[in-house]
Amino acid sequence: MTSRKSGPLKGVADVPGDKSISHRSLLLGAMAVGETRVTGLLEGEDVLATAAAMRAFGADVERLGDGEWRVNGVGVGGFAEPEDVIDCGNAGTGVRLIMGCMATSPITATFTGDASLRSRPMGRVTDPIALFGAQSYGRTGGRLPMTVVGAKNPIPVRYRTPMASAQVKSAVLLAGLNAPGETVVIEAEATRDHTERMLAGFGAEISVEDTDEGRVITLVGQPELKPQTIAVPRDPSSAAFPVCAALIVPGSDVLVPNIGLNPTRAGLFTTLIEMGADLTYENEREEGGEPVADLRARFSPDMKGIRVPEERAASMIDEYPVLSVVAAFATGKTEMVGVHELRVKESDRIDAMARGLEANGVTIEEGRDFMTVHGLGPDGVPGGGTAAARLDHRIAMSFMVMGMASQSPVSVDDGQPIATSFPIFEPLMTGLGATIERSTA
Ligand SMILES: O=C(O)C1=C[C@@H](OP(=O)(O)O)[C@@H](O)[C@H](O)C1
Ligand SMILES: C=C(OP(=O)(O)O)C(=O)O
Repeated sequence: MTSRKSGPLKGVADVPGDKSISHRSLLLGAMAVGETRVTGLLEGEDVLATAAAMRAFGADVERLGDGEWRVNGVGVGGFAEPEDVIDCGNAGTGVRLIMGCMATSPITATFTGDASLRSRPMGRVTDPIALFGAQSYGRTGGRLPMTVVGAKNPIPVRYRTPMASAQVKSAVLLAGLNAPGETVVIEAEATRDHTERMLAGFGAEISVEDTDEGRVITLVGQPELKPQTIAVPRDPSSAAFPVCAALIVPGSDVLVPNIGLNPTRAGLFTTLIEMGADLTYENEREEGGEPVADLRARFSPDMKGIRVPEERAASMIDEYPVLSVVAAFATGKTEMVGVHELRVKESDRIDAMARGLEANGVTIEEGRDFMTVHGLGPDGVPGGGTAAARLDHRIAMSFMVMGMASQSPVSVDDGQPIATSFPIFEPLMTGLGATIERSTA
């Protein structure tokens, strides 16, 4: 896939539904008693794999129309044993949260995924679910394929997450659903809180307290979850791509409506505004208990590099790849610190961005926990290189954004991973005026 210098990007970018909330809508719907209705579900490969998994565990999951789904749940503790291996594709969120969901039921399930997912660490979930009484048997290093034997007589746990991870926090809370008594999760830094909000929405008794040791989340086990009607907000992590493209392509003015701006997700936009981006929130409102706004992004030739505060990392963890592209078009250095979690995403995102930026004439310094991009200004990025996508949608989309404003075209070796989270990326961007080509070789 190749993108080249594009005319001004103009118009309205209707990005798909939020991936995190889409996964959780299917999981919680499958554990409720009765029919949950979902609109605006992201129909990307990651979420479709979760829908198939919920069917395999016995829920009745049906697509009614575009983004419109129905889930008839089996109740907390009601999962059936799947007859075959559960293939979660590329989805870390999918596999880790599903492991949590089944860990406290007396069933056994075997999980696998694509080459990217099979390389990612699962110990961060199998360690805490072992405390409930679940056993797991994976490949060396806690890698998939992996078999999880759910606890027959689960006991509730009190668990402090050793890394800032909403997936780990969520897996523990979901496992806690079928344990008697109170399960407590403590996180030192706040990560995305969709699981907490949605569990409360489904009728679970859950409380969150900010204390000196961090956020303390207490869930009372074995509730009956009540089915819900869920309108999934649009994904800020997908909105990041048309927003960032508009900031770096001369003459652009793009509106990205109805974006969920939960503070645990919106760190990128704060960062861009601090860099001097012409990015505004219009029509700010609340929908389904979440802050929502229309984002308006215009070409911003005067952006300056900044040091992104470490404590903001969790709220923009998936957005560092595209931020590193914007940073190349700013002047001065952009320092991204406290970002070691990027090394265990779909790819090692620090290495993937560093190598791809270098191939396109941008200087980057990196270490275990940081990356620094040396900006070349609004028309100083050479481009002309090919980046390896490494089965990572965000890497592929980030380099496509880069090519829209660099002097020479930018290619990625594989555009396929984009379908995991943003299947309409290409028509959406070309509809705004971007030039993206696919080679058929
Ligand atoms: O809980 C979630 O929905 C997610 C949590 C984050 O992962 P970590 O928990 O590994 O940080 C994020 O990177 C991922 O895209 C979605
Ligand atoms: C890290 C991501 O997803 P996951 O962990 O679900 O594969 C992502 O979407 O950027």
